[in-house]
Amino acid sequence: MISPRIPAFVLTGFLGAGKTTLLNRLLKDPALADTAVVINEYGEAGLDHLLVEKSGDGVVLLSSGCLCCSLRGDLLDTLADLAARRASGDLPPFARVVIETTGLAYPTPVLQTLMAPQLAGAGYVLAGVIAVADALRGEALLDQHAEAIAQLAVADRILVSKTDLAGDSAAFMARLRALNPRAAIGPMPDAGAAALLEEPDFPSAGAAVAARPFFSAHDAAIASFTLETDKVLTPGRFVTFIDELRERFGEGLLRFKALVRLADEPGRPVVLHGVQHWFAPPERLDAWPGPDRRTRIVMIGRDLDRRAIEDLFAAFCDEPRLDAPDRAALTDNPLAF
Ligand SMILES: Nc1nc2c(ncn2[C@@H]2O[C@H](COP(=O)(O)OP(=O)(O)OP(=O)(O)O)[C@@H](O)[C@H]2O)c(=O)[nH]1
Repeated sequence: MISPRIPAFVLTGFLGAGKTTLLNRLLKDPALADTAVVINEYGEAGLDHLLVEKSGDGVVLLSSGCLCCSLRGDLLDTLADLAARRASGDLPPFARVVIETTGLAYPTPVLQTLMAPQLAGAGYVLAGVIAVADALRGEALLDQHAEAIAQLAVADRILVSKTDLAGDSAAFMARLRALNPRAAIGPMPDAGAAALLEEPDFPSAGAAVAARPFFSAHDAAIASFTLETDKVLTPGRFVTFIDELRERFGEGLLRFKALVRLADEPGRPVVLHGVQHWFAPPERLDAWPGPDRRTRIVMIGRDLDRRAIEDLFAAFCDEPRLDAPDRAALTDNPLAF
């Protein structure tokens, strides 16, 4: 039977960083032969799909626009169509999909599109964001292009390209690490690329977030942190927390990813993805992915008030801080927000 679940990976990175190069290496790996690809290219005549050395069904080009601006509906329709053709047997039962964005795309709208109920209903789940970082253009690129920073900040994996051309990349690597302490950062793979399209582990509770020794004024507004608790929340309480979170902090929320232990079925955690005010329908796993059964919530945002979000979460977990209002005070007082 065909799995109803279709893990979707977003491949991002600035213009010329090496996305297509990586995609070709991925698709050459026999373990990834059953991968569908959606390529978005900016410009009238798309070329990238010609450069992807895999042809036939399952490679779709969206050209003449950018996914993050004009083509969101096209991406939605394309993915829905791929899933329908997979289900009907018109396409081979691909095991995953990779969406290569244009180099200029902000990643948030692409992630939001993936979270649309129609795509969740078709089986898609956001499995990971992979960003290629260009060591040759290095820090100058990050200083000049906010899109490049946003792409790297939301990634689960960062692959550093052109280190062979760049010389000493230590400062660039440190900048990447400071910009996104959660991501697995490594070189572009030559072979054995299949592991890149395995779904990344959720960070275990208490995982140390690296100190931020270097960051420029440009990056400083983007920060990532993790909330965690061993309290078990009721579904209703958790939903109210999410509602408060998106109401108050949605604007700056570049990415939200949670593995949650809920009271109704504590043995089956819920995975929830969000971007700004949009949240995907939650996915219930059959079991915990590892021994750590604490609720963990990763947030990446621009100008997020970390302290206020921690207070809000603590209030919903009934762990009010001494200097913060408790949940009753937050929800009973209509003037609180
Ligand atoms: N020397 C070297 N060249 C690389 C590396 N990665 C990519 N390139 C080259 O950089 C150029 C751009 O790579 P692409 O893979 O087309 O980059 P892209 O991110 O898909 O580019 P856009 O589609 O324009 O956004 C190509 O000529 C690649 O061969 C690397 O690690 N080392």
